[in-house]
Amino acid sequence: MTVDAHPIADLPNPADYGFTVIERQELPADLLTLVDRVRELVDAVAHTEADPAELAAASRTVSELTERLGARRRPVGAMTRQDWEGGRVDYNTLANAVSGVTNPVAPLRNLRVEDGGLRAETTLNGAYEGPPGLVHGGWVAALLDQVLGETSAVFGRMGLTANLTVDYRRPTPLNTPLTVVSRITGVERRKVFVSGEIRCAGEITAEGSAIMVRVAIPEV
Ligand SMILES: CCCCCCCCCC(=O)SCCNC(=O)CCNC(=O)[C@H](O)C(C)(C)COP(=O)(O)OP(=O)(O)OC[C@H]1O[C@@H](n2cnc3c(N)ncnc32)[C@H](O)[C@@H]1OP(=O)(O)O
Repeated sequence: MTVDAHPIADLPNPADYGFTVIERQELPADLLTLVDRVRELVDAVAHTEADPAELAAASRTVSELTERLGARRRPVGAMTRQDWEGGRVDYNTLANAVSGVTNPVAPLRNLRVEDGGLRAETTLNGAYEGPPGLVHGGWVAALLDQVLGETSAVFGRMGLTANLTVDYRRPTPLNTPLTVVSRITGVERRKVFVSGEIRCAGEITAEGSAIMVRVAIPEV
């Protein structure tokens, strides 16, 4: 198998195509802290038994916050550069639903290069519930889709998911540490074949494989 890992000099910078690119160090630490607090808030709201007066007060507070924070918005599609071990570089949207650093619902935070692929640990709270106490299957697929896509981007070339297959081997529990890993298994013309799995306490709960098709960056 040959993976044509691209040298940094060849990597297109989305800024050259009209995308907003924000350096990680420009993101205020307070924003990243707020992201964590809001993720906890979503879980708290999903499960609260607070009385109606408290709920009404919370709604007013949240509405006020939404107005304040929404007054200055980044454009949809804003990206940030990711620097990976070994000098590899790629770009991801800040608000990516699964791994965007500023998106409170994004549960994949600490992807890193390991054993020739990517690896991350995560724990999904009650906001990701499907069956009682278990992670929703759509979120299981989303975790795999993202890690497979990022693996293609980091080791092959950025592409879109053309095909994703998920085998759900065991229930994936909420509020329990999970490990997500992935690797490239082949490259054929524009197609990058990737596979990965989610493990809980060492056991595979879901396996995924995907074909990512490399695409040119469209100008915006
Ligand atoms: C750095 C940031 C990290 C980014 C990570 C992103 C992770 C998130 C991943 C996503 O969520 S992506 C969003 C979901 N996916 C999409 O919206 C893709 C929608 N589909 C398309 O845009 C097009 O169908 C696609 C770009 C995938 C392919 O269209 P093209 O017209 O460019 O390709 P073409 O039809 O010429 O096929 C190119 C090759 O791919 C193959 N192919 C295309 N669709 C396929 C398919 N569905 N299954 C298997 N193979 C497929 C096709 O057979 C061919 O193989 P060969 O080279 O062997 O001839």
